[in-house]
Amino acid sequence: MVRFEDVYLRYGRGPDILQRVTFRLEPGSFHFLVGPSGAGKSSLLKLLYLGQRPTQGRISLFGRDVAKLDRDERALLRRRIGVIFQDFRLIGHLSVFENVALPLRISGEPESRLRAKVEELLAWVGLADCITALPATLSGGQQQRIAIARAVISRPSLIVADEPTGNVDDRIAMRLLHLFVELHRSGTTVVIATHNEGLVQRIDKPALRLSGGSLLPPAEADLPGGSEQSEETAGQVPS
Ligand SMILES: Nc1ncnc2c1ncn2[C@@H]1O[C@H](COP(=O)(O)OP(=O)(O)OP(=O)(O)O)[C@@H](O)[C@H]1O
Repeated sequence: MVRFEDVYLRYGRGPDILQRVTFRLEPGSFHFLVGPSGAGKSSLLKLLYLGQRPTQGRISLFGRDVAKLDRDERALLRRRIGVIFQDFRLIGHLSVFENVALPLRISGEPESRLRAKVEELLAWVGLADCITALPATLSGGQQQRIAIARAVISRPSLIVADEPTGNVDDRIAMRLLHLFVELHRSGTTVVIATHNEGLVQRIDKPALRLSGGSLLPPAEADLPGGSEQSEETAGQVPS
């Protein structure tokens, strides 16, 4: 599904931000990406969702070497990836409904099906009562859930989330994380970057650890089954 081989990244003439990054993610897997602020988590995610090209090394996504893709192929591959940005990137003048509906409008989904899908997903993330609101009138946690709904509405094969629990308290953060666990259970590959180690330890999933732009070898606790905490369930993902 995802393969990084000896990947380096540098912005302009600056120093290497990522060095010798090599890892592999199997289809349907769930990984955290952890590391202190500035370790390079967002930069690695950018490479993953084709928002940036590596300076050196090879990246394969869905079995394709991304360096060999032309513009259209890149765009098609990008559509298979749902991204939740650290700053949400919601469209301020559009309602909650229209923000979430946007990817379906772009792909030409018929209006009747679109409405049903958006309403079902907004109910799943607990925003059924805010459909007509503008994002700015809602809390950080609610805006985060709009961003999650928008990222998953097209049923992407891969979901990439950058600090999706950054602006909420621990209780809401756990609820959000369980939404991702439910998506993963429905077959989606999930990668979540966070510097909140406390949360990572409460969800029994492996972690990729970045330090100073390099991946650390996996610790025992980062392997599947390494943590003994049980998972709550957030309810089944709408199909
Ligand atoms: N567009 C850019 N141009 C130049 N340098 C950048 C750019 N984006 C990030 N950097 C630098 O790359 C390094 C890693 O940043 P990055 O945002 O990837 O880390 P991070 O682990 O996600 O941090 P945080 O947890 O604070 O979001 C930092 O030193 C940052 O200043």
